[in-house]
Amino acid sequence: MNDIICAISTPPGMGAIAVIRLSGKGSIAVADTLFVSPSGKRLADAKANSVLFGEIRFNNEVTDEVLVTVFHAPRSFTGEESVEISCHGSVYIQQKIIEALIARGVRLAKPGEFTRRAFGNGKFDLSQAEAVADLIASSSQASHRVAMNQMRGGFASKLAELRDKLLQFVSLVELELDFAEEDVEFANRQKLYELTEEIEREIDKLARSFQLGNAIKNGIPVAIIGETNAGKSTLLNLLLNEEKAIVSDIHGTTRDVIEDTVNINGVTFRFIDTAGIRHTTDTIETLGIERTYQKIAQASIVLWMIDLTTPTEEINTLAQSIIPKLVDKHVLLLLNKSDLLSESEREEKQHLLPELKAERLFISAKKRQNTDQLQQLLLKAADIPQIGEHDVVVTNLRHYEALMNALEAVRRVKEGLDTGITSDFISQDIRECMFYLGEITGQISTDEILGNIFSKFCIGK
Ligand SMILES: Nc1nc2c(c(=O)[nH]1)N(C=O)[C@@H](CNc1ccc(C(=O)N[C@@H](CCC(=O)O)C(=O)O)cc1)CN2
Ligand SMILES: Nc1nc2c(ncn2[C@@H]2O[C@H](COP(=O)(O)OP(=O)(O)OP(=O)(O)O)[C@@H](O)[C@H]2O)c(=O)[nH]1
Ligand SMILES: [K+]
Ligand SMILES: [Mg+2]
Repeated sequence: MNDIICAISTPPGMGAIAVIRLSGKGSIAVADTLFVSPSGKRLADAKANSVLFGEIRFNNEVTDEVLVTVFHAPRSFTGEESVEISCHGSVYIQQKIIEALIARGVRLAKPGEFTRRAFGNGKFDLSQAEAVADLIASSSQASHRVAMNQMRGGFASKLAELRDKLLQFVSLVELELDFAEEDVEFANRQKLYELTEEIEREIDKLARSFQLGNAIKNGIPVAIIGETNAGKSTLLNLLLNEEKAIVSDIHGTTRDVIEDTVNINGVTFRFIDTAGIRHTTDTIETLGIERTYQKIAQASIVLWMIDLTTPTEEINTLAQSIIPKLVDKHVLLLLNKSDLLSESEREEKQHLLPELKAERLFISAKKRQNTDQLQQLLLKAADIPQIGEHDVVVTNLRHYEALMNALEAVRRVKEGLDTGITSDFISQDIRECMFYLGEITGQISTDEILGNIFSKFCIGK
């Protein structure tokens, strides 16, 4: 049986009110030993989900005046008997109450332990528990909406639906196995094939949504690249509104990747400043430039910066090593330091790199010129679709990996039906597909996986 755990669920040392949570059988009796109500009410007699006003007394001292909420199993967040004490936000008061609870044999909760218990008691599935953490971390409307939908079971019910279909499917196939001698076919192969295709389409759609989900959760990756001294770090600082990267007139100042996110009109971008590309014999700088190429590969948008004072031939030479890396990327060519050019010089540079299909914008990162236009172009390039309340968008790498495994398994089922392999192999592949979907919901889980997931939660959650 679970012991009683406690934690301060509100941020340390902040706010007027703090909430201390207790969960586990016996929580109410423990809290009652500290609680004195002016009208003599006891927590033990309180109705389920009710709030009582009173004092906390410990070591012959009135520690605080509080509100106490009483939950009876299974009608609580964790599904266990629980108590919440809302006290004043003083660090001293919170410490004293925790101390009093520990003196009565309650122990401190580990990170995410309340949520883990709720999961263990079937309050929600694993994908919903993970959504709680995403919800807490959400910083834009899109990430909030995706997490909220997942927490309320959008993804969970989609997966349950798929699992039901697979279960139906596998039962038919396994029924054939029982009658193997008679060589019967309960499952119409054509129908099975259509069902497999439908399941494959649905899993594939979920897996594909991960690119969007990842962009929503972690920001759309935007790599800022170009020759040394093009002004990449100056631009990064401008976009982030913070002196995050070192700027200097020394070529090769940035050697490692520097990145951070910023919200522009409700869309989260992850800007990635990189080491300037040039020929160098410096080992560390060379490693940095290798990373630049990796970041280009991971980005969906590339801001290619050019220093307009660099001779055109030099730009053309550099372009030969950059252009091949930009396939499938949304590229914006930023013609920087335009403050140093006259109108006619700009006219001349307008058509740099004619072979590159990219939007171009004259800017001055240093003088902050044309940055509004740059933001507009970024928003256009981001092209985040409107997410409806019921759209399922996968945001979690663990879920994505499980979906990819499920996809592989369902494709083997399809192949098997195509080539007419025996039912036992087909059933094995269907079961495998179900296994991977079950990993997402937590029907299939190990202590290690659960520990890993819940340890990333805050204490008190
Ligand atoms: N003070 C406080 N605020 C909080 C939480 C909490 O645990 N405590 N939450 C924690 O995340 C969130 C609210 N989520 C909750 C979800 C379910 C139950 C609960 O007691 N459910 C019962 C009873 C429902 C009912 O009355 O019908 C149940 O599901 O059986 C409580 C909080 C956000 N705010
Ligand atoms: N006149 C002018 N100078 C600029 C502009 N943008 C950047 N600079 C200057 O150019 C120099 C290089 O800027 P950085 O931002 O360090 O360039 P970088 O591309 O990050 O350089 P590396 O990290 O070395 O690759 C600095 O002296 C900046 O002040 C601009 O728009 N106009
Ligand atoms: K520099
Ligand atoms: Mg730099």
